[in-house]
Amino acid sequence: MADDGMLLNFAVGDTPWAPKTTAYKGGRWKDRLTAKKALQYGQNKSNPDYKKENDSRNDVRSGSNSEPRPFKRQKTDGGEYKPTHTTGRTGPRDPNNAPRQRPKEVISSLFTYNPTATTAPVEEEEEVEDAEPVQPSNAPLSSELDTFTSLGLSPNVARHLLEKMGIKAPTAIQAKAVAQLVKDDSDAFIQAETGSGKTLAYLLPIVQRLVTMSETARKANGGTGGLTRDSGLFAIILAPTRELSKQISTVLESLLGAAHWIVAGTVIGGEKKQSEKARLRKGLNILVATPGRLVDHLEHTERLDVSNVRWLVLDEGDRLMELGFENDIQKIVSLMNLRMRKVQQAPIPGLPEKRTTVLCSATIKMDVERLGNITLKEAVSISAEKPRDAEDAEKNGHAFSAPAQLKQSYAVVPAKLRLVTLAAILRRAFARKGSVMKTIVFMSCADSVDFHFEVLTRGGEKKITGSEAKEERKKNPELSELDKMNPITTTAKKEKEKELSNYEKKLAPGKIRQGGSIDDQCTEAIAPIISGKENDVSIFRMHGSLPQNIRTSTLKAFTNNKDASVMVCTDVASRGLDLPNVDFVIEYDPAFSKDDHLHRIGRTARAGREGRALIFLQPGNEEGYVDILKEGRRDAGHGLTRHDAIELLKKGLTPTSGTVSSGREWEEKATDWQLDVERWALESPKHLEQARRAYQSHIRAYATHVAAERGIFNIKTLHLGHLAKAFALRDKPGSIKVPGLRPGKEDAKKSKDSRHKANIKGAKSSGGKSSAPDGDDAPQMTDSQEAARIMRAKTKAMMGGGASEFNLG
Ligand SMILES: Nc1ncnc2c1ncn2[C@@H]1O[C@H](COP(=O)(O)OP(=O)(O)OP(=O)(O)O)[C@@H](O)[C@H]1O
Repeated sequence: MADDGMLLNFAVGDTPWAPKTTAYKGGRWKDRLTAKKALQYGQNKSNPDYKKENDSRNDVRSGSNSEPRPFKRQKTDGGEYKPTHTTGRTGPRDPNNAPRQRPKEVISSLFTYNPTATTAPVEEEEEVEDAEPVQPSNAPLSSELDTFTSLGLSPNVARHLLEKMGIKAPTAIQAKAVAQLVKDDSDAFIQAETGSGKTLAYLLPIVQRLVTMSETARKANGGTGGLTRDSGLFAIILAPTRELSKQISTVLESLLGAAHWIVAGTVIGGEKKQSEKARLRKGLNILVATPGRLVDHLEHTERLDVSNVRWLVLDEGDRLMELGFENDIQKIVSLMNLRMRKVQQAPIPGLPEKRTTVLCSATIKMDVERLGNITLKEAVSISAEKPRDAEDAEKNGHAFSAPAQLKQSYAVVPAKLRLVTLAAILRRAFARKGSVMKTIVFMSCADSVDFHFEVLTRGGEKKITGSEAKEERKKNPELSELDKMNPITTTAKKEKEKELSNYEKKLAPGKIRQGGSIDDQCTEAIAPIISGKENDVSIFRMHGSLPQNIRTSTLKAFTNNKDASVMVCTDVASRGLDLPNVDFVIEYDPAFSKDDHLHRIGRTARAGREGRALIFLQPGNEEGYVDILKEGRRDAGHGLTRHDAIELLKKGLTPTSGTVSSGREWEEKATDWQLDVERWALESPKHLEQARRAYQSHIRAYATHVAAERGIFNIKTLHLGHLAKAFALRDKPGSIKVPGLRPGKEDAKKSKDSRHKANIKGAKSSGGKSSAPDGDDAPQMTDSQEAARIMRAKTKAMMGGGASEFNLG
């Protein structure tokens, strides 16, 4: 068309990208001013200094020395201000060209409009710090009378414990459990605080009973032919996570040094089923398993004979009875009952007639006679703790305690300050080399773990994990060629080896990744923000959505790491894990139930050692959690320390030495770091999506606190805008919506099996009981869509169908 042609032929001057100098006329003065500023922005954009200035002008800071704002802001709910016309990052947009559909940004100050705390600082804080050190409550007994042999263990086993495992005396729970279970076949509840040695409390009597059985069999056979791996499977130990199963298996293996003929093995999800089948075919006497995988083998591995099983241990029994596992446990018990009845063969000498079921946990309720389909007949309660007084127990239900020597504190931190406060706490914790070795930070969901891992390791070197090195090695054709070269001593092979040795070195676990960018598999990296000049701090990430081989190698790398390190993780690491040298636990997101909280903080202060734990609470309702924290303490909360965000920021971000301090640097640093993270998130679509996904999943997870604690963690009282800032987001909460599955979950979705579907059905019908959205072998972790559906349903029910308001879709 003629008109089009004319338009196309308009002269644009010598510099085609120069802004027009048109004077704006007509319209409202505000519009003209806006257009003029937009024009200036366009001209200044090419000036490198402009970005900095512009950012600092737009970044709202606290204090009276804030720069004047460049354009009118519109007041929104809660007293926050938001720009009326921003695009892209922080500058005003050209009203002529800007795309209208882009979401508006909210750039708020960290230090304004934060809600005030309702709890007052604890006055006795100083006194508490100076108080006498508390006697550890989970340490080995010190009386000379408390020996393993006096409890009924054979001298051989007791010697092995001392000489090979460095265990001299039993802990209180071991003393009680061993004495009971070596002589009696009653079912039992073993309840004792975290880190008190419950694993050996049930393993020692089982091993001792098998040793005795073998001696009996040998005597019956005239001095020959004790038990062998072919004699049968006598004990099964179930644990909720693969990591815990592996850990139990490691302790068992080391104990079996005292009785080499007893053979133990594991069947846990995430490993090759064929090699597990082969192991079962060879014959095992003790099996450590996760419930789902055991059901699988019971249904499909003929060689797995459970007719002789006489000890069934449910480690973390209360967790195993929760959402997702109950169906599997029911199946296991029914199949064992059925096969035990069918067996006709002559019993092995010394084999007990009935099966003993043992439930073990720091938080098991010992008055429950029936758990799911498991009936505990005349179960004996074995506890190391003195019963709390009756009135207290009635009022608070079952009150379990944290180890007495654990130093506990809580930090009242407004939503907006959460991220900077976490960074400040970690910075301070690792400021002095050697003061803190290992820290665990618990978060509510895998997305949040991934996001915080990336934020804290921004600009840091990424490391190679063990399994990655293996995988990488497999992919390199030259290395696999090398493996095939035969015989080993050929000169060609030697030359090839030399040539490739540099490549191999680069691949060693813990080495710095080449290329620098984080990919989905990276689980270890240096955290510049919390590292000192001479103190590199590594961060690890861990959650149930990572492939099993990565999980295993990450845990191994964290365990073996001799330097300062932090593991950011979900509850997948909260139960039972015994990680050495963990001296600090941070609950960045409070646990889903008070029992889970005790398990989390129990990753430190184990076996009589010291430890610290800190929980983040938001001002307002969440401060009600302090009463729950007090419940978990023997001193009625006197030793509980309170911190607030400003104090923690000052401590973490004030320069320690060498510089003259104005006393306000911490505020500047906090603001600068926060804004820097926000820009970093905006600059990359990947990071932005990660932040949004983390925010969204965090809110979903928040809605799943147990019913009894929902008054404290009430999703309706969450300030979603403030919370978004803690995820480095400038989006309005209503516009944050990330569709689809998290990256890497598509494959997991395809491979889901019907057993998990059945579990979910069971979970739905079990109703009411909340669960962490990241367990192991549990449906939530293997099928995130289904999990999201369950959570959505729960959230909807809770909020009267208002889920869309919170973008839970
Ligand atoms: N008698 C003992 N003397 C010294 N150390 C011990 C003794 N028994 C166990 N330990 C050590 O105590 C630590 C905690 O043991 P374990 O993991 O069995 O505790 P737990 O009670 O099962 O904890 P959780 O409830 O967290 O699972 C381990 O490192 C273990 O080696």
